[in-house]
Amino acid sequence: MADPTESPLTRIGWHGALPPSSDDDADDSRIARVIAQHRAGYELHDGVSAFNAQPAPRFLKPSLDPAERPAVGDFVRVNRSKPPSIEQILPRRSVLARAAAGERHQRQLIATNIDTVMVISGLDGDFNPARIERYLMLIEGSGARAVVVLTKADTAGDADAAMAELRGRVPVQTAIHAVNAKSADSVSVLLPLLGPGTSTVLVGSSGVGKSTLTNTLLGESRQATHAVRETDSRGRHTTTYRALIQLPSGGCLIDTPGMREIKLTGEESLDGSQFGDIEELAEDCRFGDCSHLSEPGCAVRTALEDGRLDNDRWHNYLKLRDELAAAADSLETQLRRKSEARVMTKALGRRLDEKYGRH
Ligand SMILES: Nc1nc2c(ncn2[C@@H]2O[C@H](COP(=O)(O)OP(=O)(O)OP(=O)(O)O)[C@@H](O)[C@H]2O)c(=O)[nH]1
Ligand SMILES: [Zn+2]
Repeated sequence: MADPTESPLTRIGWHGALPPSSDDDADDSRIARVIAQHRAGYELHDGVSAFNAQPAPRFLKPSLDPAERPAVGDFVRVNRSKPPSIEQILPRRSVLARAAAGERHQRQLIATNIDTVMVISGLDGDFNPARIERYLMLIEGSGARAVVVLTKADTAGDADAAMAELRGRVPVQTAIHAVNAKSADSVSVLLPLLGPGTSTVLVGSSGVGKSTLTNTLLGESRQATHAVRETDSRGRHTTTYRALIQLPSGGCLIDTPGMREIKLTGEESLDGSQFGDIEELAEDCRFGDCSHLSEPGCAVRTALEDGRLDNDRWHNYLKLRDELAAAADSLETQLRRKSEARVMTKALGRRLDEKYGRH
């Protein structure tokens, strides 16, 4: 149970010292966390209750980088006007982002101030190490820690083999846990990550057990802390959208629909990623621009031939590299278009200045 003496903010994932209150009128503002974003505004939680708020007008300027707008997970300063207005975004300790869907290339924030992202994958037919690697790549550099949770360990044929395969592909510091998401005993290995003041996001395809794991973590207090699942008229369990779920272990889960589809932004680097060793290997190729296809003295081909480099892993690397190149291309096009637009605006401004004098 959460310690009753702890600050309500701790219960919504705040940790560390409280920031000094705003300069003007300290009594007139308070801190809350963005738990959902709707078309009509934001839903906030102050550790005691949820309420709706509007962003201050400056957040609505079309020219503002979307990353500078309030996002799910943000701690914000809110004034007490009616309706309350978000005045300031407090510094973010982590930022999860992905390429925005659609043609215009922009980074879209998925969630901020997340400590741990649990990448969930079933040890059954869904088991897909390449997908896990892509999630890890998205998380890398976000400031959040990634942990792999393999569910359905109780029904899987060969959990050990799957674990071993994955172990060989992900960075050594990434913890991998195989669990039965239905068993409180089994998922207790995750509790040290879910203590007071922590924020965790669960990601993974449909059916891997995110809701099951959430319910097991909620345990007895499920009813008191809002059931995550409700039974619909046909007696089936359906997932009800809850943006911030407070756990008995003191931490909270942030449930955001945005994490399901993965798209790379083009800003990721393969250096130092889980493919860092391949990048290092390529540095030993005789030619700096080696395509690793047929050049003599290719360190990558040598490693593939003598088995030091796994063939599947190599193909995953190539796939990821292509995707990254495509994303980087579209990012560059986007940036170029933007700077051309700026140059044109400037030129137009100059022409107007010449015609009508400076204004
Ligand atoms: N035996 C066993 N079954 C599991 C485990 N985890 C999940 N399941 C079952 O797998 C099915 C799908 O689990 P869910 O928790 O609904 O999956 P989800 O990730 O929340 O799926 P979405 O809500 O569609 O995103 C359910 O029937 C669960 O009971 C596990 O560790 N062991
Ligand atoms: Zn080469």
